[in-house]
Amino acid sequence: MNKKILIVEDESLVAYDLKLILTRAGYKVCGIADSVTEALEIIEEQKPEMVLLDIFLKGNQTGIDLAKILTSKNIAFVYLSANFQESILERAKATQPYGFLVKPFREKELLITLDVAFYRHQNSIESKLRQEQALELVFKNIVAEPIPWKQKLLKIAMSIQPHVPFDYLTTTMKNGVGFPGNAISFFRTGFDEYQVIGTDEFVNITKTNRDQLKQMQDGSPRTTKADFYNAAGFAKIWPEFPVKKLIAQVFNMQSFLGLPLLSSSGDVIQFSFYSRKTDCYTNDHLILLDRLHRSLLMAIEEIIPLDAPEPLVTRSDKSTQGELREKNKATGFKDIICKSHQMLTVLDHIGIVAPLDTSVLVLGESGTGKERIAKSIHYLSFRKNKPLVVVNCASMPATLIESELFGHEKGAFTGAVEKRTGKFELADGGTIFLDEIGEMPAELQVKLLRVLQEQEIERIGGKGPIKINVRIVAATNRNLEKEVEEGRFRLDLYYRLFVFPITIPPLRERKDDIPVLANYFLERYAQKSGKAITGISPNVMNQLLDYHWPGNVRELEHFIERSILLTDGPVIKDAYLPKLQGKKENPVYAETATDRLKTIDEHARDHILDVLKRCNGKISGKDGAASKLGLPPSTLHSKMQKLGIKKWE
Ligand SMILES: Nc1ncnc2c1ncn2[C@@H]1O[C@H](COP(=O)(O)OP(=O)(O)OP(=O)(O)O)[C@@H](O)[C@H]1O
Repeated sequence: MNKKILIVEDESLVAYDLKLILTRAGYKVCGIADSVTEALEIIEEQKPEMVLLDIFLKGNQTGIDLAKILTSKNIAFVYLSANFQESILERAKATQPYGFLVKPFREKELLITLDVAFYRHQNSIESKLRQEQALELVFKNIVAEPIPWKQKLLKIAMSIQPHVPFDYLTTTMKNGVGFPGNAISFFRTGFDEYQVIGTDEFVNITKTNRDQLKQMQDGSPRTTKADFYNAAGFAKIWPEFPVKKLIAQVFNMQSFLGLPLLSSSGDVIQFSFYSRKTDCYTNDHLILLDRLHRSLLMAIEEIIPLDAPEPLVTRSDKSTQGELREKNKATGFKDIICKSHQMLTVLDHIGIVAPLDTSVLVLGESGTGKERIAKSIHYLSFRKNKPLVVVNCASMPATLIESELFGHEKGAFTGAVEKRTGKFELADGGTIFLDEIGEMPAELQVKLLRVLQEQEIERIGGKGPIKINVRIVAATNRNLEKEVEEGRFRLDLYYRLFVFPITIPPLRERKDDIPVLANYFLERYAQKSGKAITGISPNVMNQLLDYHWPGNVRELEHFIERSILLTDGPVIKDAYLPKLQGKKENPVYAETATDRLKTIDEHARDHILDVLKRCNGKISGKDGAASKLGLPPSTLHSKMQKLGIKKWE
């Protein structure tokens, strides 16, 4: 059956031209609209599978407005525009289109973009369906587990985390009875680590009392509809919802998504997701939660004792957290050291994509850990017992890459004295990691596209195609969109690879990772060098936190390795870091993180807590935290007191 396409374009000549090309290529053009209103009428009547969408249209609404409606209806769309100014491009990109076409475009370009858009849409529908089905099954299994209800609730929250991210989640059990007795919260502190916060802990942390809380809660309007608020929009609702304001301020939360579930007995069970990211929540999250609504409600009703208000008040559940910590070690991310919420989100995304077998594109500056991420995708997939083959596209001369990737027959070219098996064949059944994909020569890009489309390769001088079964994980530190724009990277290949992009933030935007990474490298290189160096002084740690790390984790690793060689005592006390030249002026190093920056005290607190944890809470003695930090135990004691660290928290 011919695929149905709607053209939304206010220039009738362009629209007519498009219609001709599309009809010739076998598509069915089910209408031409020049405004959003007209487009909506045609959509209602014709149900197109794809919309070609101009941005500026007749009437008050733009193509971007229509795009949001199309997303909620799950209809794919491709933008057409004469010029993409950066601000418009940003807004258009936020609607997650399946492609962009810049006018004037060639017929071939249009058809390829459409082909890729259909492919991506189909892929995303399938992967969304698979995700939903998998989650429903997970809920059912959790309900059946012989564990206490609080732990089940936490497990449900953790299973939702990769799909609807949160740093803090409150479940309010029963409307009317109000907040203090019936809420339980989970505050994320590590990949699979959550602090369980019951009412007692909540009033302690927020320095309030139960009466005040009840008053705040009772004064807030009831919400009956799922909705989300990001950044300034979130702050705007604070006057009406003082408890949300309290949580936002105390835990530094920037976005909020509320999901009320109406139980069969008429009670409302409210899920409140909070995130430290300023623009965390989107319509996609609402759509997913809407689809999961029934199975989530059924699971919650099964596990929560709704008629028992007071026993729901919980203390931080030591055994639950202990078990979780154990599990954290077994999550498959043991080689990726991180603590920041940005990296925890990256790990969530890996958890989603690893078992799906789609191609993945890992983006990030040099040294951010792209190769590590690629490896964990392989080891968390069902291909883990098959080969992982790593190819660096930048380190090989263009003339050699083809035979390196696809192999050659004996005598295929001068110098081909032996038959050679290419990397793709070596990776059969497993994963190939194409590092620095942005450096791949244009003629090889076409061949790679064929591998992605047909799952087959051809050896140089070979007799015909050979079927292979390889998953591709690619990485680049280049801005691939710019490469496409400037004609160095194929648009069709870009879209095939862009099915699931994972972006790793630079180290300077995730300072919470610096202390944990520094301590990790310290342990590793001290052991390797045979030196008894056990700590980093607070002064050096502050300098590490302040530095902009253009070489990211690799630079930090080398810094620690070098410092170990240069240090005589048990503690690194000098930071041999390059001067921060032009830090302020250079926009590359400008602080781009949208989150509130931590104070030095907060970082010092994290660092001390991290060291205490490694020393199992021991302060004095050779293996104690004081010695690792290069401080006398009494000084550490007073620092801990000043920073409000009671013991090992
Ligand atoms: N989260 C992490 N935990 C532990 N080690 C890390 C982490 N991230 C990076 N590293 C280490 O930092 C170094 C650089 O990482 P990697 O080679 O994966 O970066 P990359 O982004 O692929 O770099 P490039 O773009 O230059 O190829 C490696 O030694 C890696 O082991």
